[in-house]
Amino acid sequence: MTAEQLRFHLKLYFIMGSTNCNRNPLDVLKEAIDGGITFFQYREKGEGALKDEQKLNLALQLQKLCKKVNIPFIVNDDIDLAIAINADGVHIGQEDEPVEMVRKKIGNMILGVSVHNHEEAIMAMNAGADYFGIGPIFPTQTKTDAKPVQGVSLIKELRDKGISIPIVGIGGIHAENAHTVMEAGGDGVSVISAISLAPSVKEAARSIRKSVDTNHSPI
Ligand SMILES: Cc1ncsc1CCOP(=O)(O)O
Ligand SMILES: C=C1C=NC(C)=NC1=N
Ligand SMILES: [Mg+2]
Repeated sequence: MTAEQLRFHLKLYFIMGSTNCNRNPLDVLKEAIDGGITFFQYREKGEGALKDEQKLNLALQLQKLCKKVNIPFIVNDDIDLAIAINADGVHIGQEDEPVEMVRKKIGNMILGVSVHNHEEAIMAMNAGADYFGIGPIFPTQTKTDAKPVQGVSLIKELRDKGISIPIVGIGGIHAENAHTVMEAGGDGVSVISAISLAPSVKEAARSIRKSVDTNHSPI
């Protein structure tokens, strides 16, 4: 996938694991797809996260739903799982394996990296990252060990420096504030609870997608 294709797909990047919803995750993903998500990450983490067989089975079922509608299926952290099921890519943070190592293991799969400052961004880009996840943009309850809330300052800084790598913002994002990420030069938004815990998952996804499409300022 070229950077341009990736840029389009990153518009509404839904992230979910079994611990992020109080319903069947498969139903939640189906409804999110109906609502217009463009990218999906399986992130099985935190208290009560599934392991081994159960994690593998849910991953395969979620992957199947994405395949049906040609939405890229990304695995968070677990490189071996991603390779085992031939996922479309992986997402790693600063505390995971070094970017270079992961790139060697996954070949030309999509490689997303969480970055929190300029140095981390340059390092990750030089090591072969395909896109950045930057945040937390707003306060979030979903990731208990999130770094300090940083708003859109780093997104703006990287764009001002002419860095055009695809970027998604993440952290506390919903339909009312998604536009700030787009206006700062983000290519899309990553969302967990504003979709996974919404009374109507489909409506929540649809409204965020609408906001992103309205405020999309191609660089
Ligand atoms: C994984 C992650 N990384 C930074 S904030 C966050 C959690 C985002 O969850 P939510 O969209 O529910 O705030
Ligand atoms: C921490 C994260 C940051 N950004 C993205 C896209 N995914 C993550 N899991
Ligand atoms: Mg990680």
